[in-house]
Amino acid sequence: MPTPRIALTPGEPAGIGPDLAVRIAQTAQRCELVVVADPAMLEQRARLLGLPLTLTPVDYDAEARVAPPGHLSIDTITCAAPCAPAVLDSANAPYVLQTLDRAVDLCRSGACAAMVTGPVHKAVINDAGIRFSGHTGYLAERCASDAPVMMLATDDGALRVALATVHIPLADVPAALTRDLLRHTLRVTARELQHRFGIARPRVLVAGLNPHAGEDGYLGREEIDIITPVIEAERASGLDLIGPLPADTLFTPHRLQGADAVVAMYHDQGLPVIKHLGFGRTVNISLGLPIVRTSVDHGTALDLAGGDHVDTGSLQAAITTAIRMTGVDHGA
Ligand SMILES: NC(=O)C1=CN([C@@H]2O[C@H](COP(=O)(O)OP(=O)(O)OC[C@H]3O[C@@H](n4cnc5c(N)ncnc54)[C@H](O)[C@@H]3O)[C@@H](O)[C@H]2O)C=CC1
Ligand SMILES: NCC(=O)COP(=O)(O)O
Repeated sequence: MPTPRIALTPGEPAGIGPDLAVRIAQTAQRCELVVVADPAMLEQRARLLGLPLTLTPVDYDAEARVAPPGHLSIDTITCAAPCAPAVLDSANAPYVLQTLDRAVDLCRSGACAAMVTGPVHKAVINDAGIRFSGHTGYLAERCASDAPVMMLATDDGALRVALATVHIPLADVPAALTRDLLRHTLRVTARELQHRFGIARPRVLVAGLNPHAGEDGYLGREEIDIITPVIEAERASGLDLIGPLPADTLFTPHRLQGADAVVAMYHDQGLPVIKHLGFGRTVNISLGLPIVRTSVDHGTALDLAGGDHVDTGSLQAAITTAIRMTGVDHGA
């Protein structure tokens, strides 16, 4: 396989994204990493960390090449305001989104094979007056794709969790959980596990929404009215689905045996489990986009920015997964 060129967006400049970029540059990669960011901001963070960093403008006309340690290719987008670790400034929100726009364009034009994103701070982007609930929805809009599916996966594939609903208030989940949404989530998850992960017939466990999967309707009706009918219909069309399963026992090793993924009904039903198992080596993957996008499993960790305790494990896993996905993609 030729060396892939991968766009890396460090995300919120006050967070640990710049630290991650500087630190990952110190280790050998199997791709050319093109950091889409402000070079002065990255150099400032490298100085603070006492790490070497040489940024070379990317040459998209040349073959992709692996950079030596301490080096990264750069595609320059400039911050609007000066930045310091842990000091959020909504003036830089447009900069953060511009880096994402650029990375999407690079992937769509074929200049990069995939994009890997560092963490953004959702609130500071909203503070700037820009409605933003996360990369997944934003990137889908940029790619004109509807209803992407967020899936987190440990780097060894031991657990994969896709979400039916994502960044909405918990109180809004039941109304958002429609038959159409669940059908779409199951189909996209199964299809992408086939095309992007090479799993011929993925087995997917589907969680219920209510305690004990509704206890025959005595603890909630979503299982009877929404989840079971969709599972039965999709099973009849060939998907390998098991559920609705009570979420409290779905994640036991016995249940997970032979399963390729879990579809959870909401963010905090699925993500605490996978983060408990593999925080720091888990990858966030956007399914249903025309481009490959992976991301870290953590947020901006303002408390650690510019310090010595930033773990690059999840970023490394996101890069490795992106490379693997670009090799496995048979045209999803
Ligand atoms: N991919 C993304 O863009 C994500 C963005 N976020 C955003 O990040 C912001 C902060 O979110 P929080 O809930 O506080 O989660 P967080 O992941 O930033 O922090 C949670 C805890 O994990 C630690 N931590 C996080 N990353 C670490 C790393 N690489 N190495 C060592 N320790 C690490 C932090 O110090 C903190 O104790 C929010 O605005 C949230 O929306 C959260 C998750 C993903
Ligand atoms: N909880 C996952 C998260 O916040 C990252 O979401 P996204 O930015 O990848 O959409």
